[in-house]
Amino acid sequence: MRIEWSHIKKVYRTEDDKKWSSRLIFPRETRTGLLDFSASTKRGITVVLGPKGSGKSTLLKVTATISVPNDGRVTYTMDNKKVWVWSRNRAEMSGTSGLEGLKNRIGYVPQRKRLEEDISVEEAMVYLAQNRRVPQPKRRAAELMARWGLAGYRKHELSQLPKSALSRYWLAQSLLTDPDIWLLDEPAEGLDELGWELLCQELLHHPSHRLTLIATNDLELAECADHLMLMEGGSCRRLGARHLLTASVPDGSVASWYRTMQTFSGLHSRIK
Ligand SMILES: Nc1ncnc2c1ncn2[C@@H]1O[C@H](COP(=O)(O)OP(=O)(O)OP(=O)(O)O)[C@@H](O)[C@H]1O
Repeated sequence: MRIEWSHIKKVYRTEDDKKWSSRLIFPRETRTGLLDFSASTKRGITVVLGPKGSGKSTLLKVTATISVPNDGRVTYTMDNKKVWVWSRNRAEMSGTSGLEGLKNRIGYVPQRKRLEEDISVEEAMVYLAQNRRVPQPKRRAAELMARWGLAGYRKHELSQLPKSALSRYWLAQSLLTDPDIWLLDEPAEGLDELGWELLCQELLHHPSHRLTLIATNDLELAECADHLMLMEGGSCRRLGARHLLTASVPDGSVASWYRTMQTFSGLHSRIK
């Protein structure tokens, strides 16, 4: 399992800019999500670090095929040698149709976890399992609800779930297909102690077929990394095996390595 990002560009227009540009008064302004982002990663856990606004969430959304890049392509090479490509061309030709085989192999947890849906946890889990063509959907949904401490909430509407249960719901639904690609955007946000324990267990027993990307500012969570990716200004500044990168700091921790990289970055921009 391998993902390669080639020269990905993703820009956003802000709401105000949309309004003004439609009246042709001001030139259109954009915000950069990703800028010539090129990198590749393989099986195991890759933790994506970077300052606020560096493009971590954008990278996960594009990789999850939820967001269409303006330029560049994402190539997914599965263990059975099947290759999928996600790009603007691909999206314009046929949207995500024909990509169901890939989408069903991806589990995604977004940063913004609030849900307005008035269906119950159980209904949502079974619906998603059926939609993703999971064999024995009811059984799989029940298994994941039990595993993520949601059995007591199964009749609760999603919009009424307490924050901690909602964060666990997102994690549970993302694992319905036993995905090859697990994309977690700030997964620890909102988790209670039970949720944190369960997440750590899941990461500790990480299946060998899976490629996991975790975008986070939580440096305790980042210690689970096999690989580290550091983002800055929408680009990949560093990527490598965690043990090699953290060998340069005395205590070998991800937190110290990240602080060192930030200090270096600060110095570098002052020198410039
Ligand atoms: N929907 C959007 N509309 C306009 N600009 C956006 C949108 N989403 C992201 N951006 C902008 O794109 C840039 C990258 O944002 P992104 O959320 O990917 O960064 P991040 O590293 O995940 O940040 P954080 O750590 O705060 O979550 C930022 O400048 C952000 O303001």
